[in-house]
Formats: sequence, C-alpha cells, structure tokens
Amino acid sequence: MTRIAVNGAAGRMGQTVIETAADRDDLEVVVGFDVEAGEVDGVPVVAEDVAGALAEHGVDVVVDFSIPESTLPLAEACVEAGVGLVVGTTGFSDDGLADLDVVSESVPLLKATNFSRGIQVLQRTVREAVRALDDYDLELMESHHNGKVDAPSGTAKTLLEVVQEERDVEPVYGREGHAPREGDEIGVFARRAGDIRGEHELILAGNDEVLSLSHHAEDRAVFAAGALDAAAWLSGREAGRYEFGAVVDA
Ligand SMILES: NC(=O)C1=CN([C@@H]2O[C@H](COP(=O)(O)OP(=O)(O)OC[C@H]3O[C@@H](n4cnc5c(N)ncnc54)[C@H](OP(=O)(O)O)[C@@H]3O)[C@@H](O)[C@H]2O)C=CC1
Ligand SMILES: O=C(O)C1=N[C@H](C(=O)O)C[C@H](O)C1
Repeated sequence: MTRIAVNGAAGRMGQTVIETAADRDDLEVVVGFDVEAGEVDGVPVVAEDVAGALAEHGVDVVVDFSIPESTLPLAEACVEAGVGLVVGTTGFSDDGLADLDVVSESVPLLKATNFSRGIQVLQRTVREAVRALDDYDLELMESHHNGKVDAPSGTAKTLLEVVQEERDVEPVYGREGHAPREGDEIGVFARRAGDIRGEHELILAGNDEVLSLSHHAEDRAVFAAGALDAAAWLSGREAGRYEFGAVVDA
C-alpha cells in the first residue's frame, strides 16, 4: 500500500486526485498540503511544516498539482524527509526546472506535463509524423478552462519540444497584423474558456492535404489516475529522474 500526500490538495486537480484515490486499493492519500489547513474528502490538509507532516504520516510519495512557487519548497521538504515526488504542476522557469534536476539527485522524481496515457501516445505519433512529413507546415493549438494561469500549456510546450527534436522550427506565439509565415516556423496558440479540461492539436499541412493529430481530455480524473499510477510506480525506487512513458510502458 503506497502512502501518498497531495500538494495543492484543495485545488481542481488536488481534489480530483483525492477522489480518484479513494477507489483504489493499492494506495491511500494520508495527508494533503495547501495554503489553508482543512480537510478534503476526509483527508486532513495541513498548511505548514511539510517535512514534519511527511514523516508523521509515513508518506512514501507526494503528488503535486499546485504552482511552481509551491513545488520547489515542497521538493526541498521531500529531500529532507527522503520521500519521492510526482510533479504535475506546469509553468516552471528554466531555473525552476534546473532546481528539480538537483532534487532528483537525492530522491526519485517523476515530472510530466500531462498524465493522460493518450497524450503519451500523441507525443510518439507527433514525432513520427514530423519525421515523415518533413516539409509540411506545422501549427500547434491548445484550449483550457478559464482558471488556467500558464500559457502555453505545459503539454503544448512538451509537444513543441518533440517537434523541435525532429525539426529546426521557430515558434511564433499568435499572429497579428502583417504576419506572413516566414522560414520554418510553428504557430502556437492558447485559448482559455469555460471549463475545457484540456485540448491539444498539431496540424501538418502541405501537398494538398492536412493531417490533424489531436487529443482532448474529458475529465480531470484521467490526469489524476495517471499521476497515481506514477506515484505507485515510483514508490521505493532509487533517487533519479523518471519519465511517465516508463509507467505507461510498464
Ligand atoms: N500534469 C498534468 O497532467 C496536469 C497538470 N496540471 C497542472 O497542475 C497545476 C494545478 O492545476 P489546478 O489544480 O487546475 O490549479 P488550482 O489553482 O485549482 O489548484 C492549485 C492549488 O495549489 C494551491 N497552492 C498555491 N500555493 C500553495 C502552496 N504554497 N502550498 C500548497 N498549496 C498551494 C492553491 O491554493 P490557492 O487557490 O489558495 O492559491 C490551489 O488550491 C497547474 O500547473 C496545471 O497546469 C493540471 C492538470 C493536469
Ligand atoms: O491546467 C490544466 O488544467 C492542465 N494543465 C496541463 C498542461 O498545462 O498541459 C495538462 C492538462 O492539459 C490540463
């Protein structure tokens, strides 16, 4: 039984992780962390002394869906307590990402910008398509709920990285005015509206055809389930940096 703590426990994803975990018998959420102390679905939520709470509740792995400014001190508490960390939070600066690399020298750390299995497959499909259609125009779009604070989404950035590993394209973030396509560029567009759970699409256009590769999440439970799978998989592993692809392939 993997004992899990959730950071950002009172947020949209934190609550969904706690609800999703209640239906599983391989793990248990024993404590949550958030800005204010309280309770989510019977799980106690504390607001201070994270390292102390990790030890007190015998936590094996923390699942984090919060903001980067919260993840980094949390990661230090994980190092202090010798606890693994699954990071779902997006929007890190380059320095923040480098700090997480340092943390993974001391504890097992698995970070993914998207914990749905479909997006893992999309990443692999995007790589193959960009390789095969190497002179087609590329455009990347994402849509999310109106409460999302970072743009473009972490998933869009990951898809862009996959594209750039295959092709030397320059991102153009939105277009306005006189803005013709120049050189090998990729337009990147972010929409924010309603409660869209998460939509991503890459189009490859050329030679009288358009290939559209897209994914949409129907419920936050898909991300919660993937993050919990990652936490169960990570528990007991050596310090180091791990990828969600390994969980999907296990
Ligand atoms: N990897 C993936 O599959 C997915 C990643 N995400 C990412 O997860 C993150 C959270 O998303 P979402 O749940 O929608 O956001 P929410 O704003 O709903 O939740 C974030 C929670 O973190 C809390 N928080 C802020 N500061 C701290 C702190 N110092 N310590 C503890 N808790 C804190 C917030 O409290 P308060 O509101 O009081 O500030 C809030 O309750 C985002 O970066 C998002 O992009 C989302 C879905 C899937
Ligand atoms: O904030 C969200 O909701 C989501 N964030 C992640 C991202 O930034 O890619 C993953 C998912 O699309 C939902």
